[in-house]
Amino acid sequence: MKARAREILRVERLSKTFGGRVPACSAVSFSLRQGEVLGIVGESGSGKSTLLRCLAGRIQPDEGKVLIASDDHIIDLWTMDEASREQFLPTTVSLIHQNPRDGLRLDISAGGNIAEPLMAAGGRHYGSLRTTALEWLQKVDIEKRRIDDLPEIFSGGMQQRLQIARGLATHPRLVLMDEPTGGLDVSVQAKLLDLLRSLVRELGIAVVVVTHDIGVARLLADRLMVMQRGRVIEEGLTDQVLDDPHHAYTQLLVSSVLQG
Ligand SMILES: Nc1ncnc2c1ncn2[C@@H]1O[C@H](COP(=O)(O)OP(=O)(O)OP(=O)(O)O)[C@@H](O)[C@H]1O
Repeated sequence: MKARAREILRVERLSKTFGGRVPACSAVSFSLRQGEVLGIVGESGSGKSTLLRCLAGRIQPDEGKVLIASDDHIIDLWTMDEASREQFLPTTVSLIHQNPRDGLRLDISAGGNIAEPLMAAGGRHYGSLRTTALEWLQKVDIEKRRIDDLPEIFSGGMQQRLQIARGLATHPRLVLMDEPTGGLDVSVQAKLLDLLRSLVRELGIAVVVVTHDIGVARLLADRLMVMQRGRVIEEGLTDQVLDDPHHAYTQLLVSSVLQG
């Protein structure tokens, strides 16, 4: 019998309220195993980005736990001291932004963008950093001769592929994607989705992907979590949730795509 993959992330009753108003996230719990992709869908303002930022170490939740697997033990992200968290996160968790300009250094070359996180993780040898950068450019379908170009002159799709290379080159255990194909042309989106699917399969990483787009969720996610007003209202295997939605909001979400 095949052993179950290792649990990489466990979120327990995570809550966050900004400025004492309605909670952005309320008692959200879920877990994620190696090689698994969890899609999070929900209307604008339902708390998807807030949740992702709490997992990425960018926003401190008011309550709840974010437990992430380290080499041989489990890290409780928000009880560790800040210096340890700053050291732990770059090699373990990667956040891919909707706007590649938020995830890239526009003032250094494409190769430098890939080499920088590798150096932060301890890489020193110039030749091997450049070789790894070239390998990653090839993986994300950017011509190798562009290695010394600034990302500023790349197209939006190329910038997004470079951000993905920068985010994955250190082999993080957990990759968090916030609308990774948003803002791109439909044909560019389709190619990017193919690339993401093959990288996720090849690297066996655990992924949380936030999206407005049910099509993206269907293509990428093994499991789906639907959020409304900061709460998880439905979750399950992606096909099950989309083919037989139980909650009225999920039914609306699915039927609006069918009508669109
Ligand atoms: N830094 C902040 N300060 C105050 N309120 C915030 C902040 N960030 C998010 N919020 C509020 O938290 C709630 C959830 O926002 P969030 O951005 O997480 O939703 P979302 O589902 O990602 O929305 P979208 O799909 O539009 O990005 C919203 O009411 C939002 O106004």
